[in-house]
Amino acid sequence: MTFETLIVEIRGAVALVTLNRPQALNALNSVVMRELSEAFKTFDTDPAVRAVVLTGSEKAFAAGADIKEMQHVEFAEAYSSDFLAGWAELPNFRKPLIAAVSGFALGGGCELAMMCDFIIASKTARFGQPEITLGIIPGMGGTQRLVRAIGKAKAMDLCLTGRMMDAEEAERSGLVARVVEPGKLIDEALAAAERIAGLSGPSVLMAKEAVNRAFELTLAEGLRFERRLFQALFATEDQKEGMAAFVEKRPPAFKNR
Ligand SMILES: CC(C)=CC(=O)SCCNC(=O)CCNC(=O)[C@H](O)C(C)(C)COP(=O)(O)OP(=O)(O)OC[C@H]1O[C@@H](n2cnc3c(N)ncnc32)[C@H](O)[C@@H]1OP(=O)(O)O
Repeated sequence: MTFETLIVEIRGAVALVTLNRPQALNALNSVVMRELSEAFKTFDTDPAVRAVVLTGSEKAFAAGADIKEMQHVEFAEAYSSDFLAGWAELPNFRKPLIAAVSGFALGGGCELAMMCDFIIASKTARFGQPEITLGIIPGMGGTQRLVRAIGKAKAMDLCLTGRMMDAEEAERSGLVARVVEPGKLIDEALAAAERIAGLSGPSVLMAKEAVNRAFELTLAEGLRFERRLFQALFATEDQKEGMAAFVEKRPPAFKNR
């Protein structure tokens, strides 16, 4: 796969996708959106890809939507083209997706990281929703996902002041799953992705689907949904293998069926 704004490397069962617009701190323009969408569609149908890591550069995961591309957009055009709607496809990606964030993850960059299943951050990471300083508001999910991730008080603070928070505050707030030393970011994210890739495929997909449903369903509906998926997994060979391996004190050999 060759792209203008992304580098895709396949490392065993894991695809490492690196945003590659260093001159603009990985600002997210329409080309990045189209290419990410294309790459993720390919991964979704490729059984060899079992998890994905999305990262940027040391200085910036992504410094937001491309301000230079957006600067002259008019309302009629934004509305009729449903501007930014293309980004809504990424959260539909079914396989595990880890954001490895170093440096700035601002505006659309923070929103892109939040579309991933979890975020591993370097100590240098800085998160924020500075759109308010440009006379706009977040438009790729910031006002919604940030509230769910870190609660109303902190989300309001970030969205209304446009200030940045460092990796430590982001981890304390629940936005980030782990913070690692700068030089270890990619290794740590790849190790997590490889670990997931080695587990039973159906249970991994169902775990992701069930956790994501927590954002949409009532507790009673969510619990019922979880239970149905849990019960369905007893129809898989991997459930038999996983439990037999535990009892026989050996590592499981999952077949993803
Ligand atoms: C999703 C929606 C609805 C909205 C958004 O995301 S709006 C964008 C939100 N993000 C921001 O407001 C951040 C903008 N960037 C900055 O504030 C700074 O670049 C910085 C604090 C991240 C880093 O500052 P630094 O002084 O280290 O670097 P710069 O010289 O400012 O940037 C280097 C180079 O990158 C270009 N750049 C940076 N961010 C963007 C962006 N979001 N869109 C387009 N271009 C961006 C910057 O202009 C500069 O390039 P030039 O030297 O060619 O101007």
